[in-house]
Amino acid sequence: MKLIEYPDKEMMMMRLADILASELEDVLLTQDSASLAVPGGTTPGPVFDSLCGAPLDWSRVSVMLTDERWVPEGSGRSNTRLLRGRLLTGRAASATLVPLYADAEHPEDMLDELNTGIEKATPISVMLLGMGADMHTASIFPGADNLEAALTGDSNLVAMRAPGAPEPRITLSAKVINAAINRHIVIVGAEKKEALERAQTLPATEAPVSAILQGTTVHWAEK
Ligand SMILES: O=C1O[C@H](COP(=O)(O)O)[C@@H](O)[C@H](O)[C@H]1O
Repeated sequence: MKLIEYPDKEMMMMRLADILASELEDVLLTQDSASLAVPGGTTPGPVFDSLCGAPLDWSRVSVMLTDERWVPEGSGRSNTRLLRGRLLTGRAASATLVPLYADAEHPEDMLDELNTGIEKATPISVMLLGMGADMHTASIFPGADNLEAALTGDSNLVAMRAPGAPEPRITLSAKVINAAINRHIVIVGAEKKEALERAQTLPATEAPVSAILQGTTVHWAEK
């Protein structure tokens, strides 16, 4: 793992957007298409605001979430809503969204259908992940019902229910995350930096993020 510390959050978000854009550009120089996976939650919005203006051939880019809360897009908790509003706009509006949500009661009902999109986009060219202070990444939570399957199983997508998550989730597995060609985590604040340090001393069952740290660049700013 490589840690890059930034003097402030604003600078980090802009620099990170440049790094992701340049990695996508490199892939598009040699391949017909590229794929980008991004987190939801409260942290990545400012990265999206910069990245959506990058001068790339976005029509050749597939964009997906690392994980989704099983709520309709009308919900303020929908990561897809964030993605559409702040990343799939401007120049990036011509990118193709690979969905991680479909209208069904349970994520398990749609796993096979949603997996067809993921399969076409893997290995993912560029992946940005978030991390919670509880050391979850994507929606791979400590104490989750399908934690073992997400950490060590062969599926691309796993449905999850966890004590720390108010609704069911769907998440990319550690297998898909670790296969990504370029991998980054973005975190803000002292609490998350301490959690990251702690995660490196714990097994993945207690600190799921530790399963995907090898080869990952972590971008951190205190505030
Ligand atoms: O619920 C989620 O949490 C993590 C971390 O979110 P943050 O609000 O602490 O930045 C996020 O990476 C994940 O995509 C999201 O579904």
